[in-house]
Amino acid sequence: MIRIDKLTKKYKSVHALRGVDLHVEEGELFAYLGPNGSGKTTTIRILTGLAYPTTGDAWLHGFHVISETLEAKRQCGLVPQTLNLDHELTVVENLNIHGKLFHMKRRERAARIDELLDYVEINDRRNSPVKQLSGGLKRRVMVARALMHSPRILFLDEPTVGLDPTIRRRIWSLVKKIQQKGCTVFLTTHYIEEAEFLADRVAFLNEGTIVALDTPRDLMARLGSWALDKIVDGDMETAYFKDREEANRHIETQKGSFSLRRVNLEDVFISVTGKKVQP
Ligand SMILES: Nc1ncnc2c1ncn2[C@@H]1O[C@H](COP(=O)(O)OP(=O)(O)OP(=O)(O)O)[C@@H](O)[C@H]1O
Repeated sequence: MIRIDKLTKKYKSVHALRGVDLHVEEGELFAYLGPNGSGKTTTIRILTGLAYPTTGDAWLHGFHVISETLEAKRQCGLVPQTLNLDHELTVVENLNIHGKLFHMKRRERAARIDELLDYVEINDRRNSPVKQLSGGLKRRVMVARALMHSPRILFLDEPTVGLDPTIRRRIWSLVKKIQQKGCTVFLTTHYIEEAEFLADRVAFLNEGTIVALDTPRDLMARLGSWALDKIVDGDMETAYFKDREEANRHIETQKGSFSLRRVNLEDVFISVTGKKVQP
């Protein structure tokens, strides 16, 4: 369970977070979305003990991220945006170091590594140096490393960036599997369909403030069910309709080319942030 209370973060003149309040339930798969620079990574850095807030509080399973930082860190695992494995070391060696940092005993580490390498389906590469692995395999090693100390919350900061669609979908299956084991998952991504597919609830952050929060289905329903895209003076304009009949009545009045489709979460992103999605 994650609780965030009136969190702000200021870097000199930049207000990265302007008062974020959030409650993520135990076992929930929660997506935290927003344009570049909206404050997603800053939030994760504060929650995982890598940065201090300017004001406000946050707790992971009841442990305060500042005053009980060690206990709070034990509650969570982090898969950061950048690949930060030791590339000269093997897969097993990378996981082993993480286990040592969390004071896991040798036998406990060995058993957990075997379990996790099966879990993320990379056991056949266990003794390969990380530098020989593809981007998708490296991500899976990073997920395994983050799960090494059996955290109750997993933070994933853009876990599929730069991966091809097939590999991204394998990571999605893995994330679902992790949630099904009871872990709370807090995910940021620029692939909005990833959040639409995976998340129980989604928060949209814009300029350091949460501007919308709900289930993907209810967020989309606020706009309607159907969307009509049309190019007007070189810009894409989208109109939303509550049902197909209403959209059809509108189409009869239109000239030029347009396309009708189902409303998706990307429409919500654009409508609440006023910005286009930039992967
Ligand atoms: N260490 C830092 N020093 C100064 N400014 C920073 C620092 N880290 C982040 N910022 C600024 O804080 C704001 C929020 O950044 P943050 O990285 O949290 O956004 P983000 O939503 O994760 O962006 P992205 O989607 O591009 O990863 C941005 O304006 C960013 O430039």
